[in-house]
Amino acid sequence: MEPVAAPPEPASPPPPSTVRRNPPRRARPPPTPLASAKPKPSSRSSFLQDEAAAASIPAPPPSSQEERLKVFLRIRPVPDRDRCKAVARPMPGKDLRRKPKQAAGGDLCLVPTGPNSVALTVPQSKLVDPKRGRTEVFDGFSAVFSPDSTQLDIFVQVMNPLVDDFLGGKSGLLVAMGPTGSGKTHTIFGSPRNPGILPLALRQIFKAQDENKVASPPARSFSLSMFEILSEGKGERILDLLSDAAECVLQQSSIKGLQEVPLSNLADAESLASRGMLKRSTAATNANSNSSRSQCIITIHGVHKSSDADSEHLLSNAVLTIADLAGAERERKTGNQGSRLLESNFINNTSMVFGLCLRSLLEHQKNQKKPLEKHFKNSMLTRYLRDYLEGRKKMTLILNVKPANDDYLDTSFLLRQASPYMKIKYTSLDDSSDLISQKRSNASLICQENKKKRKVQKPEVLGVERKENIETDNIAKVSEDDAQYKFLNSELRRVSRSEAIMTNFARALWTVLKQYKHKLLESENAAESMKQLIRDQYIQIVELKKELEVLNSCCSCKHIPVIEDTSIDQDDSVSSGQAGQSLVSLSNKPNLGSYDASVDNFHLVAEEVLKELKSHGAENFSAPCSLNGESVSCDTSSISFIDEQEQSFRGLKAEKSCCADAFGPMSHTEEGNTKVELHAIHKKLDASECFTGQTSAHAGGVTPSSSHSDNQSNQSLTEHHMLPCLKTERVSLSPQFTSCSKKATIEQSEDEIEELSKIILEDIHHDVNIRVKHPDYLSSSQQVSSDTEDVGSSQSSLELPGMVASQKKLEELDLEPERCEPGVVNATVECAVGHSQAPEQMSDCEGRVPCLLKEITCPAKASKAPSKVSEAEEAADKKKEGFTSSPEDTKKTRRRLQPAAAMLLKEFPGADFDVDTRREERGKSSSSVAAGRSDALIRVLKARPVRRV
Ligand SMILES: Nc1ncnc2c1ncn2[C@@H]1O[C@H](COP(=O)(O)OP(=O)(O)OP(=O)(O)O)[C@@H](O)[C@H]1O
Repeated sequence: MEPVAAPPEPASPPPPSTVRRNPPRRARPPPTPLASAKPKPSSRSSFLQDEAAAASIPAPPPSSQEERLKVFLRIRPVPDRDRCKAVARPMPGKDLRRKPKQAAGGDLCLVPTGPNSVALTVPQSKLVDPKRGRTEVFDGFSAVFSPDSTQLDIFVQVMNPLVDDFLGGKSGLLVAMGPTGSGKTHTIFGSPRNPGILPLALRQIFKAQDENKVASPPARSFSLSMFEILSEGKGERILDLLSDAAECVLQQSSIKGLQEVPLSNLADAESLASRGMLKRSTAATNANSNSSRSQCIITIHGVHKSSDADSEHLLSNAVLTIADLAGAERERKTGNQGSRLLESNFINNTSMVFGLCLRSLLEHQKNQKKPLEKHFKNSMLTRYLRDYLEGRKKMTLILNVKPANDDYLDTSFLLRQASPYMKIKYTSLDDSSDLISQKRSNASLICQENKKKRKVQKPEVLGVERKENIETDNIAKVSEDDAQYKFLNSELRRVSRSEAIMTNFARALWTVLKQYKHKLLESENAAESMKQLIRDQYIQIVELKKELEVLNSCCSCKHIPVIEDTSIDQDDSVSSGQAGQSLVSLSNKPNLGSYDASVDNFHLVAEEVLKELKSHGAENFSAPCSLNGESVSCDTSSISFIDEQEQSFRGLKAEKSCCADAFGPMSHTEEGNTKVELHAIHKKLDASECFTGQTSAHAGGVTPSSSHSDNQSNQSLTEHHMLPCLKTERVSLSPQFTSCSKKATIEQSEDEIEELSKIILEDIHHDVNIRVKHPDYLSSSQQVSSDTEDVGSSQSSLELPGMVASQKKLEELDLEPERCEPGVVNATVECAVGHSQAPEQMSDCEGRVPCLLKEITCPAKASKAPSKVSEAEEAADKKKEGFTSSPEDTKKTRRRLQPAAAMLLKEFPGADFDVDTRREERGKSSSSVAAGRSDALIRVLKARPVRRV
């Protein structure tokens, strides 16, 4: 096709040079005439031939195999008044005689350049850049109808193919598009003088039907329906134009309530169409005095009355649809206000949605990956025409445009919008699309019926007639709401499921945390209890360490008893306590494992003794003594008495150790007594196993003192028994014993211990007897002791065993050895005898030296003892003078000792008598009290069970 150029008019000036923004489009081949494309009944062909000949239009070109969307362009002729206006406005410098033509041609922005193309020229008034091209050619239309085209020309080329398809059983759609006042309604309906496409189609249909009647019985019938879709600002409505029913309901692609008027003849059909057109909503605007305010749709249903059921079925679904769309309006041009403006919005929106649907179809056909957008949902028109807009049915477009410059924008917009639609192809036309559409429509009807039951109705407000329309609108809304409701429901279920999962997870986690917390608390409690246990154990360990340190200190103290024990005059309690502790420590030495038991038993004994002592008053126990940590009362008066005696002896014989020698046997005797008493105590304690062995060992320690050495016996006694008072007295009187006692052995058998104990007791009894029989025993003893004064105190002490032998000799010779403490021995024995107790029970007299000293202070025996001693001494001296032929030194000794012994004997009773009478009373009371305490102690020892470790 050649480029479109300005109409060659020699008289007119050359057209302005235009720059073509778009390349020239090749015109499509001329359309195949409808008659040649599809063989139709002869009646139809004759009708077209007649009409074509009458209209002098060429026959439509045959359709190609690749069918495309047909787009026709009809250019409306410029109205005469506009032409007059153009003539009335003379252009400066222009020839007025040419003005009409020039005005007509110059005021036109759109001119056909060919059968299928048009040239759109930008008006001078709207040209921004004069240098740029202002003419735009649109090619590819199915046909371009010039303003001079008639209605028949339009029908032949546009509508006749659709009618042929319809009569052949295929549905078709013709849509007239264009701005307001472009001649759409004129093209569709026409006028009585100049009928449009619809009347011509009816004529064609009825003409064919008439021809069929002649040839054969009528095999098909037709029905006509008309409705409009309009909007009054509250939504779209469907109005049936062929009946009095106000509104219809759009159900998918079908309209419920739409009356289909059967077409019996052409006259009735044309009359019906005319009435329907008259009922269409129209209004006057500045652009069109009779402007359509709604989308008008005319449907012609053809029913094939054939005996063949299949054929009837197919024909029954063939629909020929003609849509007269309301033209797009510009507010500035139409000047619409109020309801008109709302109608304009509705019209423009519907036109836009329609165009979007076709655009989407085109894009989808260009690129299958792009989804076919469902813009059809946005308006009733597009919903109704869904099958056409999705390419399943054939559709034809006829664009009505106004060529005037004032309509340039509307024309330009329409051409730019609709020209691409020519590329839409119909490659997959489905003949069964009607069946599918029908099924979908039926399903939709059922669905809508169900939804109606749930819809809220307002019969009080709305009338019965309007209620159905409202329900129809609500059905569409409900369907959309249902989809949204389903989506929200699914989302809600998903969220609820997620929430339930998270809740369960949180609960499980919480439970686990609680369990861990509980375990942690238990662990903390266990750790705390373990700490407490460790703390207690640590305390016990510390206590044990302290006791061990005490024991160690006591063990170390036993080697220095001289220093400590000599302090008896200063602090008797300390020395006694230390001695007691030493006793405990030494008693535990052989077997440290039995330490606790022995200590406990000893403590028990000490406690009982303490109680007994306290219960009998403290007057006799003025000085407290410490015994293994326990305070025990000791008769310090007796100790002080001994001290006084010792001092008096030392004062009289300070230069000699006779005092020590004299007191050594005395202390030995006292220790012997004490041993007996302690032995009795330990026998009482023998109830305890652990203490028995030790006690026996202690007793064993005494035995060698008699059998081997007095020093050893003293050491054994003092170190193993460690009776405080006895020890202190031994130390104070003869400290040499301690130095010699280190060599003593402590391991003795029990048998030996018993034997030695018996020997000791026999010695005591024997001494007593000798004492009674030989009053001069003391002097002889002093003499024996004085024989060894030169050797030293230690040697004199070592000679003590010899004293026993000398005593025995004296017994054989009916003589008594000299003893320093006849009164003590005598008193002690008498104390034991006086109480009618065994020697073991003599310990009941406190078993301590004070007790012995108390016995010494016994007035009756004390007064008797000195006289007996002096007499025995004198008798012994006499016998010795006459009997012994001892050397001179012996005499010297005797001479030296005799005054001392005499003085001692003199001093002893004197001292004894000098003692305050209270001491005598104390001695009596203490002996009686001691007897009582002894009984109590025995009872306690018997009653109390022995604790074992
Ligand atoms: N081809 C034509 N020949 C003669 N007159 C025409 C032609 N087309 C339109 N007209 C006239 O133009 C006027 C407007 O036409 P019409 O109403 O058909 O426009 P329209 O596109 O339908 O407008 P609207 O969209 O507003 O309904 C009418 O009076 C009509 O007679």
